Amino acid sequence: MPQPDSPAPEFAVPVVDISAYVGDGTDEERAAVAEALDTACATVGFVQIIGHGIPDDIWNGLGEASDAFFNKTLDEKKEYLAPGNRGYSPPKSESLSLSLGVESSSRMNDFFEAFNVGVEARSFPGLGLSEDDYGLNVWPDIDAFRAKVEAYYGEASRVARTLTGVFADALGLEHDFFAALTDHSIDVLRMNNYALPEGTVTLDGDLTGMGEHTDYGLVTVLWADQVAGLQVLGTDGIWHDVSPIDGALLINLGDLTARLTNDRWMSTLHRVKPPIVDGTIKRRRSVAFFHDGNLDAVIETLPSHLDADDGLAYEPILVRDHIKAKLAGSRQGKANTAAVREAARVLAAKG
Ligand SMILES: O=C(O)CCC(=O)C(=O)O
Ligand SMILES: [Fe+2]
Repeated sequence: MPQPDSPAPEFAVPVVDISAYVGDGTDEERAAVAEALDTACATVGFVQIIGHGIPDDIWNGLGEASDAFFNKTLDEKKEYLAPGNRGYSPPKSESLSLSLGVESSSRMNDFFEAFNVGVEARSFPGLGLSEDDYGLNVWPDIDAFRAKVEAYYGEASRVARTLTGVFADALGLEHDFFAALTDHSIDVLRMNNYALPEGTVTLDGDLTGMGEHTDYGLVTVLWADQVAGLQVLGTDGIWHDVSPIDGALLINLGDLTARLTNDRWMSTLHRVKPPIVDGTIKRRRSVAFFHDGNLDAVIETLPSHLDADDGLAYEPILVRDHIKAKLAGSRQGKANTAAVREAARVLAAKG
């Protein structure tokens, strides 16, 4: 008799409560958090974080700031174009899949628009940092926008640093292992808006909110609407829809953490493909806080994670060189030929 197909294992993004680290948890409680995070990082690479301690008014204020900016006209938003990874990035100015060296079939750029703020060189007098790398922020002339975004930025930065402390514990490192790699981390907060102006766009099957990519740095803290669109590539080679539970932040690991752990922890591929209903999409917002490390830090595989024969899967790399190769792909249309492992995963994915 034919056996019924065994059901595919359910794909789920694990939920981890980090309140033991945010507050004063016991050693035992913290060890349980580190263990849960280790499992999630090794099996999915995306985690839903609750117990992060971000106050509701700051959480909601971010959404209000995003709405106030993106509701402006395109011409008004274009007043905030700025060099480097700062200010307004209009729709179709980036193609994320080229950061992996994969060309999208339509060669159409991603339709998300974004507003970026980040760490400025002038915040670190004496380090000789360049404004090419740590650019100056621009702030829209919107009541309380800056205060709301800065308040959330501070919280996201705190959560990212709490998480690297948990990572260090989970990886058997000194608790402050990441401090030396991140004291002038090139952190960026990117507010994303996925919307199509009515009637002005010809929809085709390849329209992409944000092309498939892995994030570049150590860890990304993602505030996201529950509106459909985000998809994560599972180890089953299938793109899965992901939406956070109420109040949860999504976090995902970037390439540098995968390199540290020789890929035991996953820098998971993801993309944004909002469903097209009645010829348009439901507007969706997300805000990614990228914690990428100091530009002059060297990331090398941890001794505890070398292959049995001490073979290096990855050569040590300067954060600067890694980010440069990735940005050349997404911003200048130059395929990143170094991302061999990630590109192979994209091409093998179904759908
Ligand atoms: O919009 C999302 O949910 C994902 C955004 C993202 O992947 C990114 O900004 O890198
Ligand atoms: Fe991303």
